[in-house]
Amino acid sequence: MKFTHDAIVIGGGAAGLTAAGGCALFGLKVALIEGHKMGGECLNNGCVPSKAIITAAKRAQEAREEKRYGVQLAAPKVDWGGVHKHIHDAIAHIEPHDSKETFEEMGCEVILAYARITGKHTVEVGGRTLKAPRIVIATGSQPFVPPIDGLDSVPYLTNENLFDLTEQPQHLVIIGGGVIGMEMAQSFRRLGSDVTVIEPGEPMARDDRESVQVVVEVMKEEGVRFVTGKAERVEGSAGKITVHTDSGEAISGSHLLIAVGRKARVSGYGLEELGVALGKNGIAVDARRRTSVKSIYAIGDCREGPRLTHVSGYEGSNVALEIVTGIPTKVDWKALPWCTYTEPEVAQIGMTEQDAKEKFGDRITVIKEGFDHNERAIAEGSTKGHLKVILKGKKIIGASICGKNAGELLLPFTQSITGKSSSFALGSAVISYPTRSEILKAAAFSAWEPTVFGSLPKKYAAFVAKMRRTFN
Ligand SMILES: Cc1cc2nc3c(=O)[nH]c(=O)nc-3n(C[C@H](O)[C@H](O)[C@H](O)COP(=O)(O)OP(=O)(O)OC[C@H]3O[C@@H](n4cnc5c(N)ncnc54)[C@H](O)[C@@H]3O)c2cc1C
Ligand SMILES: NC(=O)c1ccc[n+]([C@@H]2O[C@H](COP(=O)([O-])OP(=O)(O)OC[C@H]3O[C@@H](n4cnc5c(N)ncnc54)[C@H](O)[C@@H]3O)[C@@H](O)[C@H]2O)c1
Repeated sequence: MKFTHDAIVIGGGAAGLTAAGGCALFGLKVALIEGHKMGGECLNNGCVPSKAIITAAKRAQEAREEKRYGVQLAAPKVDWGGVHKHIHDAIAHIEPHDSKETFEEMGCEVILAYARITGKHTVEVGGRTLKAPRIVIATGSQPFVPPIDGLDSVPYLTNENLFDLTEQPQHLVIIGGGVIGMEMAQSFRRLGSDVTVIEPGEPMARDDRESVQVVVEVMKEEGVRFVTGKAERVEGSAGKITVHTDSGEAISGSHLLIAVGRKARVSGYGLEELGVALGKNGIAVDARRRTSVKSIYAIGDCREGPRLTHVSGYEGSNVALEIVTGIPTKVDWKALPWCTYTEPEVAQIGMTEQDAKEKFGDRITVIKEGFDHNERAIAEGSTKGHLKVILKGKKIIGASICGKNAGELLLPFTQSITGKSSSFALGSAVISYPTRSEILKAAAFSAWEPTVFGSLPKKYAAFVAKMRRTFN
């Protein structure tokens, strides 16, 4: 087969950008295909706008505590147009990092069109047929819209249109008390909307229960209403929408946000026709992120597994390394960090106490320290929360942190759980996104960049690429 490229990457979000950029920096001929917006979910409808609104909400909340530390602030006045502008300025500021031009400079051929996989090595895009020994699918996910009676006849928001609101909701009803539900509930409440969260189970079910309890209490004190129940039926029209739950409650609000999880993007671009195996919610993959068709990888939100920006980046670099070197790389979730950016933040790495108890029973020890004994926290008057370290023997297997900037405290645990602390390990560590701690990784990676992408590795990559083109 005559190949046009060494690798074809479909999707220009965190996963696809990392995979394509990685391969191109080693000198491979790469096609990077994006059908909608470069940067994908994180930049355009996810992490960036959500963290921007969280910041505006924090500012409002600070001003609400008008007399603090002996300093008086005026009560907050929220200008929704200004909040909207702040969100979109943040997106615009970061956009160039993910742009077509940036990835062309790295050496990718960037094609802005929808792709279709038509064979084990073949992709059709914009009237062209591309062929490569390896294809990487990084097509992401979209909001899951549940089959709730009446939902198709009322206007509703998801993360895809939430950040375009040009008017502040008077009362935002949120279906789903997961990560999006909780971050957005606190933000909109702090900015002045009434907010009700409808959740049938535990909010933020994947996280440490004690940490979540602290946040729920804070949010209740701030005026967020929590309703336990499953949304079953919806009625109304723009401005007055009522949600009926299986617990018999009827909650009316001006706006409705659906935040009940994600649906992997797996249809409409050739997977079914090629017979790529699917799991319950995403493309089925092995630890190397190979699909059932071994020349095709699937990484990030489109496959089964955790859905986070730093996970997409980690899988993107793993797959790039495997394609470039020919050496298998496997994902390892032992030290997977994540953080929910409520205030206080809820950060996690490795196993939670619940998970560890389920797996190891009473062989684990949990050490808990409260921020009420931490002198920096006391001086700042911000002592809510705690650190829990989960040990098996003397080995740390997890940590849960609830408190101010908790997400920034995870990095030392990455090092203790993996047992790796060299400059190279720091440069390739999986760090929760978005945190300031990422700057440490960036600096360590910069130190290694000239070596990793130096002439010798490039010669080796060219040799492996030639072998693949010849023997695939
Ligand atoms: C509101 C919200 C807040 C979030 N906050 C955080 C956070 O704080 N931290 C965190 O770690 N994660 C967060 N996430 C999750 C994070 O955004 C995702 O895990 C991440 O963006 C997934 O990246 P991806 O590259 O796998 O997919 P995507 O970013 O979805 O990229 C996939 C791309 O593929 C393109 N595509 C699809 N099909 C085709 C095709 N056939 N041809 C060409 N292109 C195609 C799409 O247009 C898209 O641009 C958040 C998510 C949401 C919704
Ligand atoms: N800080 C971060 O890292 C961050 C922030 C936002 C989103 N994300 C990612 O985005 C993804 C999606 O987040 P999400 O909050 O949509 O999903 P989620 O899986 O975190 O939570 C969904 C919630 O909806 C509830 N639910 C389901 N059906 C319901 C119904 N009919 N009525 C009421 N509640 C119902 C579930 O019980 C669950 O608690 C997550 O995978 C997360 O990783 C990450």
